[in-house]
Amino acid sequence: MKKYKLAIIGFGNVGQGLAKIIRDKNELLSKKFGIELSIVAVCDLYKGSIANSSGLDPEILLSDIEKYGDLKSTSAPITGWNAIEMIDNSGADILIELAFTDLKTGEPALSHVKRALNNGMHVSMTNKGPVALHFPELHKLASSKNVQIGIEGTVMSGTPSIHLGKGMLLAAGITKIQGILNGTTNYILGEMSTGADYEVALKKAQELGYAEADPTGDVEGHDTAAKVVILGNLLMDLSLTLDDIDRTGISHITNVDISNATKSNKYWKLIGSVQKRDTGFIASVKPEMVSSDHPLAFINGATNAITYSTELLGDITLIGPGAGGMETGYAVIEDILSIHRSAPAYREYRLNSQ
Ligand SMILES: NC(=O)c1ccc[n+]([C@@H]2O[C@H](COP(=O)([O-])OP(=O)(O)OC[C@H]3O[C@@H](n4cnc5c(N)ncnc54)[C@H](O)[C@@H]3O)[C@@H](O)[C@H]2O)c1
Ligand SMILES: N[C@@H](CCO)C(=O)O
Repeated sequence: MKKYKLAIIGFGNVGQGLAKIIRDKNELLSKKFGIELSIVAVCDLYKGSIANSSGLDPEILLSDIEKYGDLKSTSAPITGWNAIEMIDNSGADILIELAFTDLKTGEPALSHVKRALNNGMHVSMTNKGPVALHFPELHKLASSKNVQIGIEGTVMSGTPSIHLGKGMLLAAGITKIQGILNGTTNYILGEMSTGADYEVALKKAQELGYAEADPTGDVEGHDTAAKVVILGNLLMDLSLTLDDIDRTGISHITNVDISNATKSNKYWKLIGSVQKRDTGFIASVKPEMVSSDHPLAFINGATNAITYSTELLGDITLIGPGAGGMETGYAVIEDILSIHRSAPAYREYRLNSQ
């Protein structure tokens, strides 16, 4: 049995979703993969910071959050570490970076991730900032330290868009990627089509844990643009920056626009896309009206869909959750499984269990 000690930065929707999965699925993970996940430290800017090298009980973390809204009275041998102190001292094998996304600087997540990699820790992050802005540098650092960076949760939450694209489709030659890549805006557009006001729909998306801490990132298309950058760079060998994306959000779309579309059997969708051209690429995020026979017409709520156009296989479409605490927490599990599978101990375990 391989035990992985996890240190978590940010205990919001995703952190709590991950804790629920660890609470409920550790036995299954140990049976199927020979791993045990132990949360040894949690550091949250507002909810408090606690650590225990023997492991923190996820059930207690969750019930304290439920009861008190924070971890400030949770009993633990160590309290009060800031993020860097936690990375340096917790003895964790994997840093889980789940703090707010900042698409201007990537900070403070960028510094957290660099510190962990420099300390020889693996990293799994759902935080899009460092990946959209600095992935090549982080990848190089991770390689030099012989550790891995998992980023599955940065695009389509736990729907394995990155693992599929990087793992299986790269050799098929991806020439275009297009899809609905933001749960919040798809949810809002769907609610508006049933008559809800924009503000009410946005508030519900926030309550459901889909929206960014600052939802401007969602509704103005910055979040989708970041995902287009991540996909284009990782899966199509491009060197995109956020400025390369021709971006329009959905905040100008009114209920009248939506009902006019519905009358002609059409649906508004925020679509992100990147396509290779002979002379470079074309990349955009914009709301489009799609007709009822379009494959994306009935992708509703926080569900997302992505189509990879490839040279060898034609189009491959993946549909699944695009946001949500548990759904994104599962992306971290996928990253950990990927880290585990690349370790020599896993190959031994597979051989012995055959
Ligand atoms: N919620 C989703 O559906 C989803 C999906 C994919 C990716 N993400 C990304 O995952 C990350 C977490 O999302 P979330 O929904 O849990 O957000 P959230 O706002 O619910 O929680 C983030 C937590 O991080 C804490 N935090 C912020 N800055 C910190 C710092 N410097 N040090 C320690 N703690 C800090 C906050 O106090 C907060 O509790 C974000 O970067 C988001 O963009 C979220
Ligand atoms: N705010 C994002 C979270 C997932 O990246 C969304 O709504 O899609």
